[in-house]
Amino acid sequence: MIEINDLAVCLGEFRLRGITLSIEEGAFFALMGPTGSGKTVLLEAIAGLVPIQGGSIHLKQRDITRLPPEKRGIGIMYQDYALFPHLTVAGNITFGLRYGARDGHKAEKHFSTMVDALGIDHVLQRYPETLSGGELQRAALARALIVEPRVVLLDEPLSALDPNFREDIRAMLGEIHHSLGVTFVIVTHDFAEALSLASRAAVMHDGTIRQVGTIQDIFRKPTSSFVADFVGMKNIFAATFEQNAARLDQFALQVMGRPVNGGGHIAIRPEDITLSLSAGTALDGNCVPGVVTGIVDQGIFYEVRVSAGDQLFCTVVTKSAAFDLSLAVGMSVHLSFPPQAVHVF
Ligand SMILES: Nc1ncnc2c1ncn2[C@@H]1O[C@H](COP(=O)(O)OP(=O)(O)OP(=O)(O)O)[C@@H](O)[C@H]1O
Repeated sequence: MIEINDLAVCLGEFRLRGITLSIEEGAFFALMGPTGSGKTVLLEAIAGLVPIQGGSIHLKQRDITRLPPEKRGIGIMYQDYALFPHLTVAGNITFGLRYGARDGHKAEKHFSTMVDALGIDHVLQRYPETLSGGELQRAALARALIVEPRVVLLDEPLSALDPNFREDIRAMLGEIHHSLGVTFVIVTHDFAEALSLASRAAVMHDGTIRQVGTIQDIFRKPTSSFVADFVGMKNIFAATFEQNAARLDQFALQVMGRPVNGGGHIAIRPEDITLSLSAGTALDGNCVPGVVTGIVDQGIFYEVRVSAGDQLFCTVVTKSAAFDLSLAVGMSVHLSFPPQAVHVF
């Protein structure tokens, strides 16, 4: 229902370009990417808050590319909530109703339903500076929802919250999305947040979209070394491909597929690699000999670096397994992983 076609935005030195994206009605869609990649600028372009140089945005088949923000039927909630300090919470929430004609009785009813649903009845007459992080967040969400938008844009809505509280508010966001059936587009840095809330996502880099797909595909099947790196696939190596094998400098690995774009990289998640002392007997998998070059304490597990040929692999080992193996730097080990664990692009 949101169709973005070849969108271009130019802000100072920054260029958002070639953005083509389709977001289904009622979806919970995540925009991810490193800092400065253009996630907020894209949200602002959808909301009509930045000038658009080229391309188009359609909402439910209506061309909204040049419409002013208040005519788009879109609510936006910022990272810092951007509530007006001189207005009470009630004043902030109803601020958006000044624009556009609305049935007064219907608007009042909607206001009470939303205030009840978000549990902010007790703070309506207070000013933003007196609110807790969670209350501010809910007040900002109420303000985005008061105009009964068809789309709600959320720019890192949970980042300012205390981590202990974040999960509750995250669950609440999921429930609100479910009960309203409105399309939510969320900008997030947090993979756990994206995985628990959204079903589809786009990964942005340097003003462009690098991959769009289901959250699972983005995490399990990145299509470029950039996205693989971004989603935490640490073992990314250049390779050449021959039949069902990827050849690295000194060994060949069995893989399930071939790169669609003729590319030349593989990636393996550290947690998909089993570290052992002997080569084992697995006939249908990969087994690479190497030497431990580093053991880094990561709290509940160790990150273990293993040099194999010219490559440096990274794997994870539980503390009890490391103890059982008497793992130490300089030790000879074997790394095993199935062909399905080798992602090619
Ligand atoms: N009004 C503006 N004028 C000039 N440059 C801008 C403007 N707004 C944003 N930018 C630049 O555009 C780039 C993208 O910014 P944006 O806020 O979209 O990044 P982001 O992906 O949301 O990053 P973060 O995750 O840090 O919030 C940045 O380099 C930023 O400095």
